[in-house]
Amino acid sequence: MKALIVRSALKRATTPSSTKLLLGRSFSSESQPERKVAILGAAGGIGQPLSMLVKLNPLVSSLSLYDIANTPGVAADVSHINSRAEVAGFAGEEQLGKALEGSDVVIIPAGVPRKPGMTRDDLFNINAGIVKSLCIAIAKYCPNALVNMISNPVNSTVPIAAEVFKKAGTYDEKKLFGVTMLDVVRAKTFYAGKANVPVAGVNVPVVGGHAGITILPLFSQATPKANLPDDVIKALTKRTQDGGTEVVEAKAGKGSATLSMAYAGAIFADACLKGLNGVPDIVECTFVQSSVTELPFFASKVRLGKNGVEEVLGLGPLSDYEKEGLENLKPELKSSIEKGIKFANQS
Ligand SMILES: NC(=O)c1ccc[n+]([C@@H]2O[C@H](COP(=O)([O-])OP(=O)(O)OC[C@H]3O[C@@H](n4cnc5c(N)ncnc54)[C@H](O)[C@@H]3O)[C@@H](O)[C@H]2O)c1
Ligand SMILES: O=C(O)C[C@H](O)C(=O)O
Repeated sequence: MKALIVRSALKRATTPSSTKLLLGRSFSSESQPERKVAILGAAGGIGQPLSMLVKLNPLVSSLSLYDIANTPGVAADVSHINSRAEVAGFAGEEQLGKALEGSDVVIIPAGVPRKPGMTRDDLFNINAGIVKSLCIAIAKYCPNALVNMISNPVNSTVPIAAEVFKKAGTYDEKKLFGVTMLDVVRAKTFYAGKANVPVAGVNVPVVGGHAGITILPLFSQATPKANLPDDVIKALTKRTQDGGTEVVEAKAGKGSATLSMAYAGAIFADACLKGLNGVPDIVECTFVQSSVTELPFFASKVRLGKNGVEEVLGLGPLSDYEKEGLENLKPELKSSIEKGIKFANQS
């Protein structure tokens, strides 16, 4: 099948008010460097709204939409939005190289989602192979790109990607990110509700990993400060940890979070692009190679810069409840990381 290349109407950066509205941030319309973003799994539940949100980002000059099928339609549709990025759709493995070439950021929401009753680890058998083959192609066609891994189980797919890149000789720990932004988005929303403060000004770091108890929101560091009682903090922590399951159950077999994930993925990609462009003080929580704990990968606040990770920030002061949560999450996170590493090296 031939690649569908769709040129968007506007070549120069503009700042549609819808972009500000959707991403909750304002962008400069000053001339920005050329930046190519590729989305792998672009025709999926996350992929489609994520493609739209990334198309709205004026930091993006080229948007490459790849999936095993159905991307020509998504690309044609998204390309009609009057924002800067030129859109190209690619379908099928033989077009993956073209989709990836020259990418600055590759976002991966490819793979199957959960159904009620499943854990994220239940997705491993299918998604590990998908992620592995996509990462082999990334190593070949755009080894310098920042990789934003959304596919679950993130606690294992990120280590898989690292091992694939190591084998290919392209691994740079500064360029591989597990996207845990949805945990932060949820923690902010739930905290604002309980603290009765405007959500726009709320910050809550979320550390650890991206599954159940490995998701550790640090409400003791939430701002603005609100002296919430212990039982409320415990309930907020549990709701953040179970946020994905809440959506899976509500969707009743029709998949997991897609719209909130697309929003979170777009925010995180925007942070990566700003870092690449040299915007100072871009700090977000993400699952990266880390020495913050004894585990080789861990989510914490990370300063993003021109080469990806500029600095992995420490955890800061923890409450006793958070210290206990930190110790409790380590065995599960360790075993998910090891499972990913083992898979990548034996298959
Ligand atoms: N990190 C997070 O916070 C987070 C949040 C929500 C969902 N997820 C995960 O994201 C993944 C995608 O979820 P979804 O709801 O979009 O699923 P979906 O089934 O709606 O879409 C997945 C897409 O991936 C495509 N795909 C499958 N194999 C592929 C391959 N080899 N190359 C390219 N594309 C391929 C499919 O064709 C499909 O279009 C799931 O693993 C889900 O668990 C992660
Ligand atoms: O819960 C899921 O399976 C999807 C995702 O990881 C989420 O947190 O919503």
